[in-house]
Amino acid sequence: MVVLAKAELEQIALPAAQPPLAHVRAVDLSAAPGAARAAAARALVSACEEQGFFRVTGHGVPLELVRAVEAAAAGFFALPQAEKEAGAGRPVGYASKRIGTGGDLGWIEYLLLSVTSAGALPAASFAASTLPCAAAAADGSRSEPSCPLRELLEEYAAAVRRMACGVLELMAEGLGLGPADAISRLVADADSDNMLRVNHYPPRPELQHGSLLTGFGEHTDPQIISVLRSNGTSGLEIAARDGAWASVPPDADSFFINVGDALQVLTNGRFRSVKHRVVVSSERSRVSMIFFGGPPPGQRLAPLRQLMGDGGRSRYREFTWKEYKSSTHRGSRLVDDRLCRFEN
Ligand SMILES: C=C1C[C@]23C[C@@]1(O)CC[C@H]2[C@@]12CC[C@H](O)[C@@](C)(C(=O)O1)[C@H]2[C@@H]3C(=O)O
Ligand SMILES: O=C(O)CCC(=O)C(=O)O
Ligand SMILES: [Fe+2]
Repeated sequence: MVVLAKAELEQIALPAAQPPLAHVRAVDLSAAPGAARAAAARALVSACEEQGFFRVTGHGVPLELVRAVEAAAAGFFALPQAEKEAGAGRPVGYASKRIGTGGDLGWIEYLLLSVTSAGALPAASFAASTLPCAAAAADGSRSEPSCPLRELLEEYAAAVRRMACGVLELMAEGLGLGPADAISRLVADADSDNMLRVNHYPPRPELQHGSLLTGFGEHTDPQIISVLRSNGTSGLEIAARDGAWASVPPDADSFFINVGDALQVLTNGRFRSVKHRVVVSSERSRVSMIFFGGPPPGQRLAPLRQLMGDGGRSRYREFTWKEYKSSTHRGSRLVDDRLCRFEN
């Protein structure tokens, strides 16, 4: 449940504007080695240069698994508030209406979880042991010891992390980088700082003047790559380089990929992290699941030498992921430009 006071609702109200539909490029991850794969790698690089956003088909993540996680997540969000709050925590755990520590509000409730390189959800990352069992609650029984939601999330995180690494390998190919795991290793490392977020945007409440609500305010994702999937509900919007918003057509079979700030740095600004937001306009609940692929805390980030060209100027000074992350978590607002502090 999301409960906002009248003044808070006014704070997140948006004019009822209808942005045009975004044209989102598709990249087929199952393209056969040879000419088809080379074309997919080129399409991926163009999409990252132009929009910092694309969708992947042929991704190999079983849709039955995806639908099962989504159903279990919907079951979790339908639990009584007190049970959901048993898994509450900051920044990881269950939360509603507040995003980050800078005062951002949204018409949203969510689970934010750390993920190990094997896809497991470490108990220390959130009150995992208290994550209520959605299936047990649904049939009224509290005696079921296993928690299908937790198991499903782990299976899902492992599958999506593998896919994210596949995307980063194809990207390395398209950029002409050697070795093939030049970027993916940053997400595949045992210490990589990967996260999984499950967002629930309840249907919008009756509002005066038909205004819309901010579900998740405008921001870029700080990590290398984000892999997003939603239950076929609209609401996600991306900004073009000129700042114009466009609405992403829902697609329940593909995954959407966002370029994050760290990838912008690695590519010396050739790829730009995509500004995006979620606007709640629907009569239907939106459930989205996002895997954030981040490097290990001590990883130094700077433009990859192979992408600098001879005598090229580095647009960013070197910093560690831990440094960047702590700068993003010190009361920063979603909309803030976090990379500018690291520009040369
Ligand atoms: C206001 C904030 C919330 C956020 C950390 C930040 O300081 C700026 C980026 C936000 C974001 C967006 C992507 C992910 O959802 C997230 C977990 C992340 O790493 O950066 C969130 C952070 C959050 O919700 O705490
Ligand atoms: O819920 C969504 O579709 C997007 C949310 C988002 O951008 C995020 O969690 O970083
Ligand atoms: Fe995001």
